[in-house]
Amino acid sequence: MSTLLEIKSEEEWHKHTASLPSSTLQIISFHAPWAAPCTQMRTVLETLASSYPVTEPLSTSWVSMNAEEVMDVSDSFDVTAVPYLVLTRNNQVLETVSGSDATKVRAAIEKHAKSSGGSSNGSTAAANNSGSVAKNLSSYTPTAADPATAPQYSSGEVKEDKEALHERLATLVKAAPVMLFMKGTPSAPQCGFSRQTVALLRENSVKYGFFNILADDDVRQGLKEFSDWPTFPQLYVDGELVGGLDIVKEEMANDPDFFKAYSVPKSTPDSAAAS
Ligand SMILES: N[C@@H](CCC(=O)N[C@@H](CS)C(=O)NCC(=O)O)C(=O)O
Ligand code: FES
Repeated sequence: MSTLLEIKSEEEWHKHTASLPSSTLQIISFHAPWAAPCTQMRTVLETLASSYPVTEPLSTSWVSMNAEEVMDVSDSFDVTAVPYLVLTRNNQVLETVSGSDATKVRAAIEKHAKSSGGSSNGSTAAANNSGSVAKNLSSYTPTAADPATAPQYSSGEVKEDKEALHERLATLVKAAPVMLFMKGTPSAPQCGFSRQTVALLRENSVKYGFFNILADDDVRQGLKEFSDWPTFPQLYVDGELVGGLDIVKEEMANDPDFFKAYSVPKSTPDSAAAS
């Protein structure tokens, strides 16, 4: 069974890549040392890796890297959000998956592991291995603990639940003129992106409400669809999505008075909203 290798430096990364046949499907995961989704991504990849056989020459390689520890590598793959998965073969990026959605991650890996025989360079090693990989995949039985197959809703309930949730979200994004949906709370952010956003708002004395999405998975998943924005933090002004940390930074760089209407000089900015 294959295992997930943690790579700690650029040097280690280059050594590892150089040691692989170019036909190897490389599964490269970028993470940050903060909380939940990256931990989930690790579990998903470890489970998947263990279902792939180790072949000679290697048909798959599984590595994980702290995006901040290997800046040159993450820059070379344009990693702007984590968790972030990159699949490569023959030095070409085949597909990327942003976020820790287990179903998407698994589908992408299975697709490219299966297609190895048909790769355009026609490497015989890859072609020979694809049979065993495919066979192993079809015999892979996910367990209940596998997040990819964990049941979510019974189908009849879905629509009504969704409508009710959307109503709740529509109210929630307007709970305060400036609303921050974040991981953790302003005094204890659970992720660097949320921490940076809180710091920015604080520096600008913005008065805002917040919602800890780690405390409510319906809001966490629902808001991604509701606002068509896949990550957190999410900042809303007057019920309208501004964006995540990058966008907020950009807006402030373009217009230093962006939050002026919402700032209260010298008082504490945080005000908790519903949870
Ligand atoms: N570049 C993004 C960074 C935010 C990001 O990548 N968030 C990730 C990791 S904290 C996320 O929310 N993933 C989905 C999830 O955790 O549900 C921004 O500007 O806000
Ligand atoms: S980057 Fe992994 S939790 Fe935010």
